[in-house]
Amino acid sequence: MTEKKFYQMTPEERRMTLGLSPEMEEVLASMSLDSEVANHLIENQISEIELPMGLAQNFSINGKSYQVPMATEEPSVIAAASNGAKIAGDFTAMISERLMRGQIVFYAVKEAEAIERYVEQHEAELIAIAEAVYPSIVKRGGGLRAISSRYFEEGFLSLDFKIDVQDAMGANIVNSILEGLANHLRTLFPNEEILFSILSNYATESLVKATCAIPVEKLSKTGNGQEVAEKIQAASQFSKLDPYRAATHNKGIMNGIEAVVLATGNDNRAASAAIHAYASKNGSYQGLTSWTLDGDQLKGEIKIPLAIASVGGALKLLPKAQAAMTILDIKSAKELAQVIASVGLAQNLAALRALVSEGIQKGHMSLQARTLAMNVGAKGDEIEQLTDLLKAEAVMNQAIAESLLRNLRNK
Ligand SMILES: CC(C)(COP(=O)([O-])OP(=O)([O-])OC[C@H]1O[C@@H](n2cnc3c(N)ncnc32)[C@H](O)[C@@H]1OP(=O)([O-])[O-])[C@@H](O)C(=O)NCCC(=O)NCCSC(=O)C[C@@](C)(O)CC(=O)[O-]
Ligand SMILES: NC(=O)C1=CN([C@@H]2O[C@H](COP(=O)(O)OP(=O)(O)OC[C@H]3O[C@@H](n4cnc5c(N)ncnc54)[C@H](OP(=O)(O)O)[C@@H]3O)[C@@H](O)[C@H]2O)C=CC1
Repeated sequence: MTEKKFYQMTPEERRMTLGLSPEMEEVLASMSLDSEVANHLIENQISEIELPMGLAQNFSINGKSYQVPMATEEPSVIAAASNGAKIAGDFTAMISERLMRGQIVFYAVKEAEAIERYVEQHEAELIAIAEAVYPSIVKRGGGLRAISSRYFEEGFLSLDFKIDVQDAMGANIVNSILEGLANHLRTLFPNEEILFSILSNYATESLVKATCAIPVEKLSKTGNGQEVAEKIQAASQFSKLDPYRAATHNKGIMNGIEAVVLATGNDNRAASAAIHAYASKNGSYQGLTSWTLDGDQLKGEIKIPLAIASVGGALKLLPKAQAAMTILDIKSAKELAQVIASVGLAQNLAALRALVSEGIQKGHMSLQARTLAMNVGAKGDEIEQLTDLLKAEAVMNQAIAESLLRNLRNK
């Protein structure tokens, strides 16, 4: 009998090949996700990875209140989002269009103009082919909306198809439609080579904007709100000038965005790729938010591509993602995108406010102290006791935490 390949084994058989201790095998075997689902959702599955999910508070967006599920391993992120939302007040969020773009790319193209002319003159025929390939999205009110082309002098021609995918993220819908269209184009242009047909994650037809306007006095507990506002404005300006700062500025924004994307079972690689590409739209990598002082108000804005889904993909298979959507009380992909953009703006506000006033370590490290306490082995009541002791120290590190824990246990 031939030996089973790794991917032909059961998860248990796979774990047994790893030479792990029985305790470690047990750690991997312990699963919350249904084992059938987990084994079929990905390949070579051996376990699952857990992330805590918390709820950011104080969010009001377009007049509606939300508790926002966030999955993250980083302390202070959810507190900061809640803090930013509390300071910001009501966010205004809007989406003007929501289409996914797919590309059919020809290479070493010989008759670019003929292909472009054909596409221009036969749009209705191509739309009918797209409808026949994926009729259900048409029934749901979606489908192929527009076609354009971009020629690259290096010999590439990209035909760009803009498709309304309704509440789905749309990758599979778009890719199926593209492959149907590509087959048709191959028969019409047998001397041309199609390099690939695939959606673009640079979702510039799915932009979402969130804004807020904050009375400056809300930015400080010590009466220097005007100064804090001026510094937040300067920090936003600097994030457009220096990519070293822009990456950190945007990491702070992604603290919030990725946490909601993960909690709701969405494709976080797709969201991140789009957002970071958009951060480079002006030719250099820049901060994604803008803060401007306007009289006695600090005005904030974020505009990002978010091809986010409220249906499809793995959403239905992940019970916790379903629970997150229920808590959010959201039915449409557009509403979810508006919430996610607002979280990004709130997260950035909290981080910048802390950075330009008391510094990030005060708030962040006081919450990080709990992680450090657990890392050095504190258990039960010791966790809170050691956290309090660590917060009172001028410097917090592993050696200090270990020594404080020893003292606590020897009392
Ligand atoms: C940490 C805080 C919120 C403390 O802030 P504070 O001023 O000490 O807190 P507060 O007691 O005045 O509380 C204000 C609100 O924050 C929330 N809050 C406050 N504490 C908690 C808690 N324990 N659990 C849950 N929520 C909490 C809560 O909503 C509370 O309102 P309340 O409900 O009391 O009316 C503040 O210092 C802050 O916002 N800091 C920013 C921290 C941050 O951005 N962390 C992300 C990690 S750092 C990073 O990765 C990115 C970065 C910073 O590099 C990005 C960049 O450089 O731009
Ligand atoms: N580059 C990338 O980002 C790529 C990503 N992917 C992956 O593709 C998946 C997303 O593709 P996607 O096409 O969204 O997912 P699906 O293939 O799951 O398609 C969406 C499904 O949702 C159903 N649906 C129910 N209600 C609605 C509604 N209101 N609007 C739209 N659809 C509805 C559709 O039903 P019906 O069939 O009846 O229309 C369809 O079955 C993700 O898992 C992603 O990770 C895959 C390839 C590349």
